[in-house]
Amino acid sequence: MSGTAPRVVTTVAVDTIDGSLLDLVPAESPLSWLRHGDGVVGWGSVASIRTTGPTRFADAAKWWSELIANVEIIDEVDQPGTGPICFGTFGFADEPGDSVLVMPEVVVGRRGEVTWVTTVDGASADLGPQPAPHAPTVTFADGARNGEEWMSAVAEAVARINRGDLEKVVLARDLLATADAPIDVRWPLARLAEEYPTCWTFHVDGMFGATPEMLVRRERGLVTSRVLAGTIRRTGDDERDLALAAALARSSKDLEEHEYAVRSVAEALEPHCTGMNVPDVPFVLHLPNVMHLATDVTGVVHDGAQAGAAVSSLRLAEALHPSAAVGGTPTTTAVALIAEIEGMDRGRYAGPVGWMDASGDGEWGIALRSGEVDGDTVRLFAGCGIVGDSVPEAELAESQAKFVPVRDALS
Ligand SMILES: C=C(O[C@@H]1C=C(C(=O)O)C=C[C@H]1O)C(=O)O
Repeated sequence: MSGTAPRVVTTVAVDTIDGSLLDLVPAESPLSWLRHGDGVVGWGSVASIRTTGPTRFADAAKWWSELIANVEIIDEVDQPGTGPICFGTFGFADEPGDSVLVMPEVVVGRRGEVTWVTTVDGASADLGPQPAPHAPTVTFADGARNGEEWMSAVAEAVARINRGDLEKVVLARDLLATADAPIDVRWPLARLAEEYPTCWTFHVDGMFGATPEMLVRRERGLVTSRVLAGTIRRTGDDERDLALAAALARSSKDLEEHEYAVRSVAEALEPHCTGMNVPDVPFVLHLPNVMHLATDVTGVVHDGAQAGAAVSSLRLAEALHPSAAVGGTPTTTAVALIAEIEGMDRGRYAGPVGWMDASGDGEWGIALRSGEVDGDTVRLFAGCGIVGDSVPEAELAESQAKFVPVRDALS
C-alpha cells in the first residue's frame, strides 16, 4: 500500500470537452474506461494497493471501504462514477492472482451531456490536450506455445470433455510483441477506442484492451451482465456476414457453449438479486473482427440490512469470476484443467477490470481482447471456449481473430 488517506475529494461539472477524453491523459500512468466516448479516464495515484491470492477481491474491497470512510466528498454532479473512484485489474487465477486497485488524483468523466472532473485535495487538473503519443514499431512472436502446440492442448481438452471429465473449458494462448522503444499505451488505446466503440477500452496498471464483455455493472441497485460465448469470424463481406450470423444463432455447438456461460452468470448473481431477467435466446453481437452470441442478464440487487450494505460491484465481480465464458463448466474442474494444460500464467487476462465509486456502483469488464504492456513489450492474449465437438484448427483461427484488435492497435 502507498499514499496516505486523502482529505477532500471534489467533483465539479465542466463544459463539454471536444474529442476523446483520451486526448487529455498524460503519458505517465494513464487510466481508462471508455465506450462510445463516455466513461472515465484518470491519472496520478493518491493511493493504491496490490493484492494476491484467493482473498485478492476481499482485500481490495476492504481497503477501498476504509479509504473512502476517511474522505470528505464534495460532489455537485452526483452520478455513478462521480466522487472518489478507484480503477482495478484482477488476476485470473487465485495463484499468483496479482491484482491492483488505484485511486487516481484526477478523474475526468463523461456521461451523455454531462462532463465532470474529480480531484483529490485540490490537485490541479489540466484539461488541455496532451502531446500525442508516438506509434510503436513492433514485431510479433509466439508466446508460451506455438499454434501446433496449442492445438494439441485443445485436442487434449476435447478428449477430456468427451471422456466425461467436464463440459466446457476455455483455453487461451499468448503472443509476444516487442517494440523498438518503450510503448506509450495511449497509442493502442486511442486506436482501440476508435475501431471498437461498442467495446470498453480499458487500461489499468499495464493491462489494456477493448473488451466486448461486461462481467457486471451495478448502477443504483440495477445489476447488468453481458455474457458472450460462441464466436464466428467476420469476412468483411456484409451479406456473407449476415448469413454467418444466422448460422451462429442456430449452431448447436455455439448455443451449448453459450448456455453454460449464461447459466454460470445467472447462478452467481441469484443469491444477490431479486427480479432477475435471463433471456431464453441470445442475440448476435457484431464487432469489426468477430460476431458473438450475447445475452444481457439483469437483476435488482438486495438492499442489505443497513443503508450502504448492499453488495458492491467489486464483490459481485468476485462472485461472478470466473464465469464459464472464460473458465468453463464445472468451474473448479475447468480452472484446474487450464492450469494443467494451458502452459502459461494468464496474469490479469480474463480477470475483472474496471472501476468502482464510493457507493459501490461500478463497472467490471472481463479483460479480453487485451494485452499487458511492460516497457517495450506487450503480451497479447486470446482464448476460445472448447466443448465436445470443437475442432482445434477452427479454434486456432478463432484465437487469431481475437488477437486482431490489440495486434492492429500496435501496428
Ligand atoms: C476468451 C475470450 O473470449 C471469450 C470466449 C468466447 C468464445 O469462446 O466464443 C467468446 C467471448 C468471450 O467470452 C477471449 O477473447 O480471449
